[in-house]
Amino acid sequence: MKLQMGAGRTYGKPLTGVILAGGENKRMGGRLKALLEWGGRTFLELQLEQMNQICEETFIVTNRPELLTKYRSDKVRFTADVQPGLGPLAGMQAALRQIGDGAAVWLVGCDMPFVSAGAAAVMAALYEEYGVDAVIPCIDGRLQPLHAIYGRQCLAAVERHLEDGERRMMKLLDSIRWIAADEASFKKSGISLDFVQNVNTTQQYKLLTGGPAETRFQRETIKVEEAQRRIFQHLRLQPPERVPLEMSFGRRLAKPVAAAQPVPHFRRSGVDGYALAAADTADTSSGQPAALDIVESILCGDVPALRLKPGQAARIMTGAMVPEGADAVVMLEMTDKMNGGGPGERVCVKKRMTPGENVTPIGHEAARGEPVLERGRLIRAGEMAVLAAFGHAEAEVYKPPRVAIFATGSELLDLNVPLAPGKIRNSNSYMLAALVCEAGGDPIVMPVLPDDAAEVGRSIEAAALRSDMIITTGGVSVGDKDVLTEYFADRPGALLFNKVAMRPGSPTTAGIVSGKLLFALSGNPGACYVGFQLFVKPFMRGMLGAANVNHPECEGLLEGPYAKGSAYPRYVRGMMEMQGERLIVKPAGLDKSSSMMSIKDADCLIFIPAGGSGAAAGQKVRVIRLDSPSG
Ligand SMILES: Nc1nc2c(c(=O)[nH]1)N[C@H]1C(S)=C(S)[C@@H](COP(=O)(O)OP(=O)(O)OC[C@H]3O[C@@H](n4cnc5c(N)ncnc54)[C@H](O)[C@@H]3O)O[C@H]1N2
Ligand code: MOO
Ligand SMILES: [Mg+2]
Repeated sequence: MKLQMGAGRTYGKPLTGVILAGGENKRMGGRLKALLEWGGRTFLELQLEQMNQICEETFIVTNRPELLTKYRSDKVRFTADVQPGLGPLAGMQAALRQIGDGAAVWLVGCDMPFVSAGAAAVMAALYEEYGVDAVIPCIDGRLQPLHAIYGRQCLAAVERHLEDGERRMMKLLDSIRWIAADEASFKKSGISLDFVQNVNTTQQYKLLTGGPAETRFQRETIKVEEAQRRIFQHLRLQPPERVPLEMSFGRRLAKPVAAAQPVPHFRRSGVDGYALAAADTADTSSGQPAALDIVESILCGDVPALRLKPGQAARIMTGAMVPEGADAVVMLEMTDKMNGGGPGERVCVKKRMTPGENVTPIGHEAARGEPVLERGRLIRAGEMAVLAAFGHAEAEVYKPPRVAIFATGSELLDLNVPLAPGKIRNSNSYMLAALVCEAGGDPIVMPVLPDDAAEVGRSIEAAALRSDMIITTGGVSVGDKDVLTEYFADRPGALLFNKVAMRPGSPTTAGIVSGKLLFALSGNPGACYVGFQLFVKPFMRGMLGAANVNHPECEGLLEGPYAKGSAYPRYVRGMMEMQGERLIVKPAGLDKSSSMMSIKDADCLIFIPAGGSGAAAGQKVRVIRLDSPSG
């Protein structure tokens, strides 16, 4: 069976990774292919980095585990061919025997340095959607069974083939139900097709490593929405924690909250007055008051002792429980006993009452069990009141992501150092720290990194182990000391994107470092700010469970012309002002990528579509609001 299908949903179950690292490597002069290097790292390292992104566990199938011990970890295990020397099918047999019924593997050959977690995720989604035994990529008209998804149910066929002496992977496809994932299904998800590239011969290896290509200039420009989609593929929710309610302001709920009791949970008086039966006032007017016997006085917090009989009333305070037999409360001002009338006395009521008047019925605001706060909701004043009303002394909220912030650049001075020619002070780190706080994270401002790619690499990799996310600024363009560009040039598999169709911030870069998202924002302060708002902020909202990760948007009218055209859409730091019914927007100040002063005045980003002439005065524009109470 063979279908050409597009990508569907993402795979709901964890995959097991399998790297076939056996084989004799005759054509590589006996070198272990898994240990060949690309960009300073072994193929195995590059592969495990991808596998760790989507696999709970990865098996390396090898008969020489002693050569690979340094790759062993709690997520990486070894297994050996049952019968060595029978090729990939035997390796597959060994791996499938390790996993449980219903599970599936992402199986790759060890000679593919660019295996892709993104491609595997696309295939895993198809695997689940179509309920097949396997999903095989078909690239350039060739099936690639050694970068494919296989279900455990393939084991029987694999074993039958091996018993019959059949070692060809392609032959296996005759006995299982599979579909092909075509080029379009990967392209649609922005996945480069080089994941199937493999190295069989010394010649091919030389070609692969022969001279560093000038990748810094060869960038794939993607749309803002596509960049957001790529980073969101790596979204993981923060773990929950419990905090005292009074400490929960600004946090996001990790659990929905339902009404523990109806609100109100007893019939409540809305005024200070007398509870009575409306029927007793049927003929009443100011000239003809009704005289009722006062039987008790009910204060807030009291439970009425008596059920009112016809002709009776009870003095009652705002918020107190309305007694049985009463269906209305008349305000003190409508009676002759404004200054007190207690049991044994009579009250004259001067108003004709209607049933229900000034009585709040049970459940008027919320019924018992009614959902009142959704998961991911930002806790502010109203939410605090609700949580308190339902007896939540503690709130279950998501832990704030720890965000390591690195400024890069040898021109950057510490804040307490005198300014020197050519040098500047590092303002981005502090701006980012504030933005991270605003987004509900814990910023960790790290020491400024010099323009040294190796040192930058070491620092961000170490930080990735101790934080939930990393932000760097600077060094993402094409300059000689653009260190983040250098870092990713050596690790193409770790890169999510490095060019976005937007101004400012077109070289905004993102990638995965030790399993954590790295946002490499531009060093230009304006671009750094916009990059944060468009990518980091929504991602952080997602980590904290927010239902809506995007900034709220509205339409506004440009106050004056915006004369600067651009090949890319422009996100102008702007200010909003209501003039009558109309929302008028204008740039907050100098809007260059390198300008910093206008950031403090911006409460929105004005979207100017790409085009030669910018936008005209009075033109209707998209306004991305940054002033939202939901952070
Ligand atoms: N030949 C080209 N040059 C540039 C291009 C290009 O395509 N071709 N792109 C431009 C664009 S667009 C941008 S945006 C910037 C991106 O620059 P980088 O991210 O590489 O940043 P740096 O080169 O490190 O610094 C740029 C600028 O920002 C100042 N800076 C850096 N860090 C900080 C900080 N922490 N606080 C305050 N200011 C900072 C730095 O001193 C520079 O002035 O590249 C264009 N060039
Ligand atoms: O994309 Mo850059 O931030 O415009 O100058
Ligand atoms: Mg630069």
